[in-house]
Amino acid sequence: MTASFLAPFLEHRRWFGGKGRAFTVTGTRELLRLGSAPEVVVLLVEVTYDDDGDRELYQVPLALYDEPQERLEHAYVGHWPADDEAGRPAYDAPSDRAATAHLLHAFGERPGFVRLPGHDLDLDAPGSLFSGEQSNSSILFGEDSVLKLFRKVTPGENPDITTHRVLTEAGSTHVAQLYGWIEVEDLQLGMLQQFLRTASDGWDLALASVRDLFAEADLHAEEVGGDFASEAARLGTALAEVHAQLAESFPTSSIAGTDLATAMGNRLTAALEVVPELAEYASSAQRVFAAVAELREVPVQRVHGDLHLGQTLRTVLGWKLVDFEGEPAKPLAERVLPDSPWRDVAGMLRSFDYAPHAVAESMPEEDPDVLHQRSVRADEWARRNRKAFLAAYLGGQPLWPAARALLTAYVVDKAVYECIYEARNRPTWLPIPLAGVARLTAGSD
Ligand SMILES: Nc1ncnc2c1ncn2[C@@H]1O[C@H](COP(=O)(O)OP(=O)(O)O)[C@@H](O)[C@H]1O
Ligand SMILES: O=P(O)(O)O[C@H]1O[C@H](CO)[C@@H](O[C@H]2O[C@H](CO)[C@@H](O)[C@H](O)[C@H]2O)[C@H](O)[C@H]1O
Repeated sequence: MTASFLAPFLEHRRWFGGKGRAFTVTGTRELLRLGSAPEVVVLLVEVTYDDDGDRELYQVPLALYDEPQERLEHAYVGHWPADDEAGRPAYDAPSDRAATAHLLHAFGERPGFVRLPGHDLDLDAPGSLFSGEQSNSSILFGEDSVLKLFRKVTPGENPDITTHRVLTEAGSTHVAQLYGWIEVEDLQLGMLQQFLRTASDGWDLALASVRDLFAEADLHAEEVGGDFASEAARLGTALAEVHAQLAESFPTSSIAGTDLATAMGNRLTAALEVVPELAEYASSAQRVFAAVAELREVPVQRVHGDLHLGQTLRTVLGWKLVDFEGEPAKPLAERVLPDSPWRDVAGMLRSFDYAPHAVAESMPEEDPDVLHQRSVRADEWARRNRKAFLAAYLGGQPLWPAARALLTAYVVDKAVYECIYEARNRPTWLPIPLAGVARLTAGSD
């Protein structure tokens, strides 16, 4: 059964991965029905792209009412079932508190709503949808728990759930504790975890620190009150601890340096199609990757996969890492593969480069002296925080040559990925990673 309202609904969602591509809704299937007034129906929607025939599955939970609901007008999706005269008004379930209550209650009773021991879940906490740009839909229940409903779903293991589970069971203090998950057939649809009540977003904290520095034209990064270096260092320590735990709990192996270098080279070639401006730096980037090809074996393990400041939360009890789903654009089969921990380190180093340049981008300025001063301070902030983060990650050890070659290559690889990401999502920010690629390939970073 397909429904004509689903395609327009999907294409306007932040979490829909096919924005800008022509697609057809080629199937819908009901996965779950829960509760009454409203009845929650969880649909699995299959999308097929017109250009290459690729298919994706999306989770669309609907709240069905007998009568139209004025209070939910903003969340109206269509009538369901669509080809039935008895179709009922259907609303986006995560946006409806009455519908999210059914989802939470299901954790008390329903097979497929799995709970881990150790937390006395508040089943009556009121739900509210997290605002903001997200790849999935997260519902906060009181001050107790957060339910993340995965929007794009793939059969098999969801690494966000498995990684959180392993770290929770190992007693890690660097993640929100996993309380449970939802699975239907071979699909993992949602993850229930601890709400980090005192959390501040790492990206927002970094931007505040940069603004502080820019406001003090004559002071250096270490002289302003909002200096971030000690937080950057704490983040480095937290990541090292998470990596150590993941290496202990998941299988480790190694890959040949030549294979890794080839993969990075191929990603660069593909990126040139999307961002032709990269061509100027391509041969220098290939030289950076060639150094990795010299390494016989590169140790790999479970990692975060898409780490940046926006995936870190500072709580009163220290830093937490969130969202272990890996790069959203990659197929799931690739995202669960072991990778080098240097990928995560590189993601953070790039983020320390982004923060000052994103602030500068948001402060239009024509005076060349002010611009110059800002650019010097931006580089200084980025260098200082990268250094503090890396030193803490290494726990005082110097960076050995193989690690340096790998880290440099991963940083370039990440900046190339970011060029594609910005070209597709935020073209005015493309200069940020592009300038990063220029500096990195010139060896001046
Ligand atoms: N356990 C939590 N407690 C409080 N806030 C959280 C928690 N997990 C995530 N967040 C906030 O929600 C945002 C989105 O979470 P994330 O896991 O990155 O979702 P998505 O996969 O939709 O991008 C994060 O940037 C963070 O600010
Ligand atoms: O958080 P997501 O998993 O959706 O990751 C994607 O979006 C990120 C932006 O929201 C993007 O990150 C890039 O921009 C950040 C600032 O907004 C910056 O801190 C990161 O260093 C930079 O990579 C991420 O790459 C993308 O996968």
